[in-house]
Amino acid sequence: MTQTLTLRRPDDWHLHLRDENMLRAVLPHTTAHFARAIIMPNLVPPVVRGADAAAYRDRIMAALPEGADFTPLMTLYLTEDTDPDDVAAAHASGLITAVKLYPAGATTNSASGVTDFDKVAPVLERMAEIGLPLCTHGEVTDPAVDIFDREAVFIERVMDPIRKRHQGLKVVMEHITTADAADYVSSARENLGATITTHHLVINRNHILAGGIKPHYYCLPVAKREAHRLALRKAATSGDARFFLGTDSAPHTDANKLLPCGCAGCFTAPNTMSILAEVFEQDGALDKLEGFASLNGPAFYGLPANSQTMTLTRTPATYPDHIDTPEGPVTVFDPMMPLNWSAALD
Ligand SMILES: NC(=O)N[C@@H](CC(=O)O)C(=O)O
Ligand SMILES: [Zn+2]
Ligand SMILES: [Zn+2]
Repeated sequence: MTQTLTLRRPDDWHLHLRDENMLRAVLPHTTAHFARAIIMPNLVPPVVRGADAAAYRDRIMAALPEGADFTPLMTLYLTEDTDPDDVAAAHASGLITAVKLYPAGATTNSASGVTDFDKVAPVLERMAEIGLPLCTHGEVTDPAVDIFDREAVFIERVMDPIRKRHQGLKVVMEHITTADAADYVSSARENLGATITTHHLVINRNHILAGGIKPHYYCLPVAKREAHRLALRKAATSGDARFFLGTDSAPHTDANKLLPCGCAGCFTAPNTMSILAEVFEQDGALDKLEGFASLNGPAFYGLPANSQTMTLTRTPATYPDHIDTPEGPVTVFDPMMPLNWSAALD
């Protein structure tokens, strides 16, 4: 039985760090393992212009724990008023790594997102020209579409038309939750990748709804039926380079999770690597973990893999059930299984 596994240091291609007190509380949990992360721009107000991203990057750098070696990869939040020249300048200076598309109203802090996709065509065209990737929250918000179908309908109504109109545009379908999305990504010839979260490899919709409602398993896109979870496991553990880790670690205080209208998001930064080791081992694919967590993401974004390494050791992992923040406790994702692998940087 394998006892240790050494891999290139992983990166997180979809992460919420928030700001101020919450930023300072959650950041060390990411920097303990991950070298880089794509930083989501859905702050209040959102990170829309290059200048906003520069200021947010400075706040993240100022919040780094002492000695931490971590590079935040900044993104801009796409609005119908986004200026293509501002985006191009932020890209040219090396400030941003991607632009994020939120359909208006689809998820946490997405009110400034896009309603009329024609209005963002000039920005997308410029991004295709300069090779700047688009990251998407792939759900339609049409109230007539069932919440469990919103990702599949997004592919048909939004994703496929955008990719046909902007042929050279690199797109990442973020936090995919369906076999439909995994198949769509697998069938694309080029310029399409997908991130998969830790929690969507572990939970299906029963975990949220059966035997009492479990707000800590509620996130968006909402977890789907078991067949979809299995399709995601297959994609993640397949070794297919188009699939890579984006934890979507999304901290909300327990008070905000447990409201009558509670927030969406699972906080997985502290135990993601141990959970992934467990998942990949269960599926007989420990040898594919490095590709998923450390190699496929940089390859998609055209960045080098990290030179530092991490070693996973077959030792029961310990992690807190919550972290304390000045805003209140934040519950850590409970994978409902013992974690037999501990992770540490070499
Ligand atoms: N995933 C979530 O459920 N929540 C994210 C937003 C997002 O990634 O859609 C958040 O910012 O809390
Ligand atoms: Zn999202
Ligand atoms: Zn997210």
